[in-house]
Amino acid sequence: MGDQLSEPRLVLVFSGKRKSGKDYVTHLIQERLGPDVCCILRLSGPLKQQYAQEHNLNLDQLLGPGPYKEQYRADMICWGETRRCQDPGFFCRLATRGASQPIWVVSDARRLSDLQWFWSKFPQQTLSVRVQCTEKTREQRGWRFTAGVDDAESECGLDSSVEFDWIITNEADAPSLDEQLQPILTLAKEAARSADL
Ligand SMILES: Nc1ncnc2c1ncn2[C@@H]1O[C@H](COP(=O)(O)OP(=O)(O)O)[C@@H](O)[C@H]1O
Ligand SMILES: C[C@@](O)(CCOP(=O)(O)OP(=O)(O)O)CC(=O)O
Repeated sequence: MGDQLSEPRLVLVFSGKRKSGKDYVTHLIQERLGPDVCCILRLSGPLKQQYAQEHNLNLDQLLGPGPYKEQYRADMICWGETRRCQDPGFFCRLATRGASQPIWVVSDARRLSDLQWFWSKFPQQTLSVRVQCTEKTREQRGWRFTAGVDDAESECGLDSSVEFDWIITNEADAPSLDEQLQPILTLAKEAARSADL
């Protein structure tokens, strides 16, 4: 029974390169909608939890935006890939377990199989959102190209296979995030209202 899903009204599945601002943008959405209406689900959450336990690491640090997780990223990718090969929906099921809010924001889809899982479970509700910015901006946020990470499926799996429902440009000289997010927020507020009816 633990895996039983409560049906969301809207599932916004975000993807983007590391340091594009997925966490930043999804937090902003949750702030605008409120935590009772909108939850943030991270596919990397249960992955990091299990990985930290098996390797005796600091989970809080692995979950944070600092350099700690980067030391382990390549190995976590391999570790997670073994699990996903056996069962592509493994982390999606764990990440969504117990989510009860009407709006779900999935902050870190990386592979087509992640999106396909949400499309198949919630075909009416799932919309895809890409967060993008230039490499220069990512570098200013601390990104450095790492072979085995930035050229692997974890970072490139959704580069060309998907037509996203929305693309958000998270750059200083782009329109403000509030402006770009307005259609998404409007839809989410309508979906949340319909859940109240
Ligand atoms: N629009 C923005 N304004 C200010 N800081 C930002 C913005 N977007 C991202 N950042 C910062 O850049 C860093 C990387 O963003 P993050 O959301 O963690 O990226 P990702 O989740 O895609 O790896 C974080 O420290 C975050 O606070
Ligand atoms: C092993 C990972 O789950 C690590 C993901 O960590 P984060 O989701 O924290 O990454 P960014 O936000 O892009 O910096 C990647 C994977 O391939 O599953």
